[in-house]
Amino acid sequence: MATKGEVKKEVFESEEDLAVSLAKYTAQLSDKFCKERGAFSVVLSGGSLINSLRKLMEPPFIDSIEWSKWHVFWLDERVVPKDHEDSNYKLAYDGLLSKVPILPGNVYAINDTLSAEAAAEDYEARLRHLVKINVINISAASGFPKFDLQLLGMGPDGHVASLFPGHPLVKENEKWVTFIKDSPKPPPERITFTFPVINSSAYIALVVTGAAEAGAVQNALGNSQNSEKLPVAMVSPEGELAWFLDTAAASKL
Ligand SMILES: O=C1O[C@H](COP(=O)(O)O)[C@@H](O)[C@H](O)[C@H]1O
Repeated sequence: MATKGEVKKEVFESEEDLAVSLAKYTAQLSDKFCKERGAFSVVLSGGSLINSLRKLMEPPFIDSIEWSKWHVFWLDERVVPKDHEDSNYKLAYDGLLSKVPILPGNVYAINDTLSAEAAAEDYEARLRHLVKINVINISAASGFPKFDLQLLGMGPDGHVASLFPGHPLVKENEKWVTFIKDSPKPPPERITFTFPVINSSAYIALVVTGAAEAGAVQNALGNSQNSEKLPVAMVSPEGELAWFLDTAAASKL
């Protein structure tokens, strides 16, 4: 187990090297949790993260990972049908989940027939049930669900999940899952994990590539002049936080 609150940072010369290292990290944690508790609860973001996970579909990872023990969740989802091009589920299904032997019953997509508010309530209720039957751990410290691994991306404005800079949702501290109807990034209606759930995680990988993200990375990790703490700078899990950066994203550190 990682030391409580440990922060690791690695900067890669190429996105290719980053993707290999991210696959190794994910596979090692999968192995650890499958051995320890017979299940691996893993949470996906949308966006460029899915492409950065592509090495999982190649040897040696594709053959060594115990895919049948994976339980897959989403940090955030857009309120669109599952086959819509904006759907984070579709992105992950097309780019990863349809190409590995994960059990369909272990893939927990957001209900796309509900309103944003109802979909958030429904997802939280499903998480509460999965905590009861020990598919997801609970944090003794916070009382919020403690996922084994959350894989976070970040937007150039420093948003993570669908928690945007300056938006009141970043302060939500009771709900597990909430909704937004005025997302500054389209589409406007989304549901998202809250910070207490993100920060109760056992492990978080924060994957950031590209020069457009360098300012927000500096806000979180460097000597930024900007006094406003961006959402990415509020990521602080109970367990380990591992940054996976490319040289462009790390250029202001
Ligand atoms: O809208 C979203 O954006 C972020 C960042 O996406 P990226 O394409 O800039 O990597 C993503 O992490 C989140 O899940 C998604 O809904």
